[in-house]
Amino acid sequence: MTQPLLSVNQLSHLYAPGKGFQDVSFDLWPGEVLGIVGESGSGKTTLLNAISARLAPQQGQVIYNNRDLYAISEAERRRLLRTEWGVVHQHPLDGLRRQVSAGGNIGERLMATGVRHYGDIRSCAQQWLTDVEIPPSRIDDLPTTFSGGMQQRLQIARNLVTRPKLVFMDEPTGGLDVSVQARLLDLLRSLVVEMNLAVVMVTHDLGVARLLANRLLVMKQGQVVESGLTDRVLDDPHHPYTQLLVSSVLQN
Ligand SMILES: Nc1ncnc2c1ncn2[C@@H]1O[C@H](COP(=O)(O)OP(=O)(O)OP(=O)(O)O)[C@@H](O)[C@H]1O
Repeated sequence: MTQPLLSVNQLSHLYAPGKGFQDVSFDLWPGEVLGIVGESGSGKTTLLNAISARLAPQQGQVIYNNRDLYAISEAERRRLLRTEWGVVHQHPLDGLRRQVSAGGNIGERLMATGVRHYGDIRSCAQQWLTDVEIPPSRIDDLPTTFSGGMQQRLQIARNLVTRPKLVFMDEPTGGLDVSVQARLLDLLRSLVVEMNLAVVMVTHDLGVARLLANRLLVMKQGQVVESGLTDRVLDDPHHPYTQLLVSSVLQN
């Protein structure tokens, strides 16, 4: 492919001066994982929402596969979110349907792509449960009966079953215990590589960024202060704010 999957051009959305994000531009290529890092309140989530069609930005453009995201219809944006894209929320129940079984949560996304055969949907859901290390015997159970780590793995299966090209993740390991986090990170890393997924991931955890992201954007008070390959940014940070972020992790 000779053009980026996603191009973000001079995008801005400010709730108030310094609150939100301003003048952000970057390209994302197929199979690439971009990490957005920065302290709490730096505008990471607002930016993620604007590039994933969930918040119309005040200025700038988001081009996905040659289409201007905010020039296409609302119906078309919703279709993208149900099929070619995935969104993994920090709190898994925000991305799952509580009243629907685990299998139904996975099958529902598959149906959005036109699959209708019940047997196929069920066996695909079973396979995905196995892939994300949930016993397939739990297929008819509600997600509310699962542990936090299982819920997060179910949310990932629900998103990936349609084989999306692009997945947005907001602190995907944020609410989990450290040991559960490590396993989930391993799983995410192997799925990203296996499926050649492009990912935009918000995290304040530089360890998570180091493990998953190829490239980083560092945000401070709504602005990108530094960007580059993950190892370069973390091993040789140029901006004083990035230096501070990196050194505060080392001290912990
Ligand atoms: N709907 C809103 N209305 C007004 N201000 C908002 C709104 N959403 C977020 N903000 C403010 O915008 C700023 C950026 O918030 P945002 O959630 O994007 O930051 P963040 O970097 O993701 O932080 P965190 O890591 O804590 O989630 C914050 O000061 C926040 O209080």
